[in-house]
Amino acid sequence: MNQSIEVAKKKVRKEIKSIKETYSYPQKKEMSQPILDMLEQLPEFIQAKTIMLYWSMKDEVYTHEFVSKWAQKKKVILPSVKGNTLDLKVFQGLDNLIEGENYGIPEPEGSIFMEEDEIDLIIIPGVAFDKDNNRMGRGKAYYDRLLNSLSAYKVGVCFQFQVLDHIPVDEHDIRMDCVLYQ
Ligand SMILES: Nc1nc2c(c(=O)[nH]1)N(C=O)[C@@H](CNc1ccc(C(=O)N[C@@H](CCC(=O)O)C(=O)O)cc1)CN2
Ligand SMILES: Nc1ncnc2c1ncn2[C@@H]1O[C@H](COP(=O)(O)OP(=O)(O)OP(=O)(O)O)[C@@H](O)[C@H]1O
Repeated sequence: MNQSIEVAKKKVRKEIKSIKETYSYPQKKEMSQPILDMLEQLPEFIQAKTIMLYWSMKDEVYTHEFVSKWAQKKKVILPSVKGNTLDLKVFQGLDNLIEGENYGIPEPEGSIFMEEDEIDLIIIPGVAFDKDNNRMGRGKAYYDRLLNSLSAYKVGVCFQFQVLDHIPVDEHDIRMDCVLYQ
């Protein structure tokens, strides 16, 4: 990647990280609720039968109960880290989650969900987004690689302080169809 873009992304990651640290985990959970409420009202969400979500880490929009709740009504897919790529797996309840490789994020155990074309909607966390729906992640390009092969509607979610006027982008970065924040 272009050196100066990489440096600029690092700077943004550092700035966002220090703002995140000013909020406690309970505060971040509370701040997540209005974002999830908006998500539930999105026509694309209402219509979706199969949704890819994520199991939130402590500094992300909190999704744990949201995943469990919606898995009773829709097919919910979660990512599973496999080397440099993400496998997709169906969420089948809390008892079915195991610690993933590398980052220890809980992920479903079991077989890989191969019907990628069935995914109607993808909810994507990010470190920062901008007004043009660009997204920056944690710097491993997992989602950029995954989104290349999927045609689902892409919704970024984040806290208000993660939306900037402009973020550094390179040719790999995949733009969201919309970004929800509060
Ligand atoms: N909740 C959640 N699940 C996810 C992702 C995510 O961003 N959020 N991923 C999206 O890709 C994949 C996992 N990728 C990850 C990539 C980096 C880090 C991480 O903690 N990075 C450190 C920096 C470590 C380093 O530089 O080596 C950090 O951000 O502090 C975590 C997950 C799949 N599952
Ligand atoms: N589709 C891709 N295939 C191969 N390498 C890629 C791809 N997209 C990005 N990269 C490379 O991976 C590195 C990290 O990319 P980038 O900073 O865009 O990740 P990110 O979007 O923050 O991460 P993520 O998508 O996992 O949340 C960069 O060196 C970039 O050039």
